[in-house]
Amino acid sequence: MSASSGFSILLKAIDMNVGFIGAGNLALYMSQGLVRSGAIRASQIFASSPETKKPTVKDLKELGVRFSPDNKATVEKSKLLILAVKPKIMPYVLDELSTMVNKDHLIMSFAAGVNISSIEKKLPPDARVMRAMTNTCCAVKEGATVYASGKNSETSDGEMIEQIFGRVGTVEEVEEANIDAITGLSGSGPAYAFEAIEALSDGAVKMGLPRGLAMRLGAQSLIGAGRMLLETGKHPGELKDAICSPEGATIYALHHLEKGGFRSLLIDAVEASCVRTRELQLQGSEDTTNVEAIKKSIRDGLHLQEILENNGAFKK
Ligand SMILES: NC(=O)C1=CN([C@@H]2O[C@H](COP(=O)(O)OP(=O)(O)OC[C@H]3O[C@@H](n4cnc5c(N)ncnc54)[C@H](O)[C@@H]3O)[C@@H](O)[C@H]2O)C=CC1
Ligand SMILES: O=C(O)[C@@H]1CCC=N1
Repeated sequence: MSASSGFSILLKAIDMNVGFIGAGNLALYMSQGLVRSGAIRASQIFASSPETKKPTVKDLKELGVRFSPDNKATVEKSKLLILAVKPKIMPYVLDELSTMVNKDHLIMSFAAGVNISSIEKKLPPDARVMRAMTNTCCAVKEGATVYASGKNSETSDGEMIEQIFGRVGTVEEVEEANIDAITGLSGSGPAYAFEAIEALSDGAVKMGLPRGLAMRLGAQSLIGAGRMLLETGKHPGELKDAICSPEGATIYALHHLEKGGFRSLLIDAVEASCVRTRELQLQGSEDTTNVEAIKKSIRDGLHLQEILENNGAFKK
């Protein structure tokens, strides 16, 4: 499902209150996308965090989001509860929420690495839980959201999630086992792209372009390449070949990228983010026993859930 059809502006706002537990960057950028796309009115969005002085709180308030330092206020007002706190905070937030949520709430966690079963174990048995990953590009309706369903979530919950997040980018259901790798790819992905644009424009500035022009053209090149890949369905190698004129400029540049290990670096980056995501699950699980051995197992490719369950961890 995609927000890029150009028709989303004509769609009506979704009549449902959405609450963010955690009022940081994710809550802010997602709220901006939801409000600016017309998906949800700002007055229907609630957010809470104990840190009230952060710039993101100020920006959320300016957007019209209803902020409270008390999570209880967000829980009471919202039907969809989005968990947007750091993974290591999750055990404490879930302990707090367990006394407040009921089966009318849909609880959607975006916390990197924190798996569905560890969330469900801390909440009432009938809690409807989903785990998701997205990125900050939701703010400009170009987010990439995926979700996996918990044991009590219903088909209509998935439909509702697709309706909401389809207004701020693409959204699809995936196997939960894929979400750590997706975090390394599209959760972290915009950060790789921002670094690339900055570095490309450094090169252009070195060659004499003004910075603003360099950044605009660098950014548009990435947007255009992504759009072309999606719309043509062609392999990236084929699209790349069409730019490389024989003896021309581009193939000389690509040779430099190959020598510098460009593709290998990107593969390493996605892997590093994925492995780190699995380590973050450790922070979100309250399990502090044998941390170094567990980290080594994660690097060796085992999923933390399996390791901890084999050790009898995650028992409430
Ligand atoms: N920033 C991003 O691009 C993305 C972040 N995520 C996930 O979203 C979560 C939040 O990330 P960010 O927004 O980047 O972090 P952040 O540090 O900007 O925001 C975290 C917020 O949680 C609040 N908080 C701390 N303790 C709390 C408590 N007990 N109750 C309620 N709020 C509490 C903090 O005050 C802060 O407002 C993380 O788990 C991250 O993995 C997922 C996808 C993308
Ligand atoms: O850096 C992080 O941990 C989060 C998850 C994906 C993007 N930001």
